[in-house]
Amino acid sequence: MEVGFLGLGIMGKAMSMNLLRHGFKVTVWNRTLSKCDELVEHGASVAETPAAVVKKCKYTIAMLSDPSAALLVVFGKDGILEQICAGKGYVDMSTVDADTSSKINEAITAKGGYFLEAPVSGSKKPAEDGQLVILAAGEKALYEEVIPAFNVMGKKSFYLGQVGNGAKMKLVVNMIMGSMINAFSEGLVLAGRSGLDPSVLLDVLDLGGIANPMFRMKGPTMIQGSHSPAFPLKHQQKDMRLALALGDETATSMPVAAAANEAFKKARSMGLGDLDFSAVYETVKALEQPSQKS
Ligand SMILES: NC(=O)C1=CN([C@@H]2O[C@H](COP(=O)(O)OP(=O)(O)OC[C@H]3O[C@@H](n4cnc5c(N)ncnc54)[C@H](OP(=O)(O)O)[C@@H]3O)[C@@H](O)[C@H]2O)C=CC1
Ligand SMILES: O=CC(=O)O
Repeated sequence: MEVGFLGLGIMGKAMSMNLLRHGFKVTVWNRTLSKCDELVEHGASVAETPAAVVKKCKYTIAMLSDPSAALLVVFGKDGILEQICAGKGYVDMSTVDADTSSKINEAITAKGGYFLEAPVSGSKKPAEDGQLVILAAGEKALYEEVIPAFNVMGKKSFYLGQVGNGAKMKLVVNMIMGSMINAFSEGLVLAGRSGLDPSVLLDVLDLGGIANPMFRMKGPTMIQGSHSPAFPLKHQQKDMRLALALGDETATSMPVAAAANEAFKKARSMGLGDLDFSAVYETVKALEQPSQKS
């Protein structure tokens, strides 16, 4: 099967590498073209524009940073719309909002193409291991045609119906995750300032009802103050912002998520946006410790 792949960031690189490893013919494009070199060493071809990828491939997958990048790659000069036509499918796996996905869907279907949104749950390591959870919605026929690629990139694919449902599901999941990492950060700092060993807190958490892979994976490196990016904090804050907008649309009160979003914004203002989202821990640590006397 031949596929195009747009966007070779942390996720796109790992996902397209998996496709190559499993025998797919892959044509890649990335805004910063030099990032294609490593994929070429593993057998990929390169195209100079998103339009050139679509011209060559029946199916094109995108994994881009945010709604503005997703829209630019479709509607911009040398974008998807210049070559999409009947018989070609476009699968956007970026995390965006439902409105962005709907705009892309309308434009692509107006040209006779097929569209599927398919954001993923799972970070750098699950992407490298082909263990993502894929949240697809849109054209069912396209979903069925690209299942072989999904099976290589992920451990489970959900088909969620109409365009927008995949984006919404992803935002709900990441709203919960962003809130959790904030509570976890506060717990680690609270333990330390209360004279407890935060590593022992990790062991206690891991044996109880709120044990989870995120605490297990991030806890030890957070305690060390190491936040090498797997899921960049700037993207987590984008997801909180989009989830809060979904909350506005549906009149859903989300005070916990709103507070978590403020912490991520603060982290960005501290220059931590390109670090892992676990760096929100540094915002809690940075807050002045109240005087023991007061
Ligand atoms: N990292 C993670 O753990 C996960 C991320 N996601 C989501 O997946 C998407 C990608 O994430 P990730 O790989 O981590 O992000 P990165 O920041 O590592 O990569 C972003 C990609 O988008 C490209 N890009 C950014 N702006 C533009 C633009 N204006 N035009 C064209 N291309 C652009 C970048 O190109 P360039 O190289 O030129 O900068 C790069 O290829 C995001 O939506 C994120 O929320 C979902 C699940 C997990
Ligand atoms: O979007 C991030 C993730 O870990 O999932």
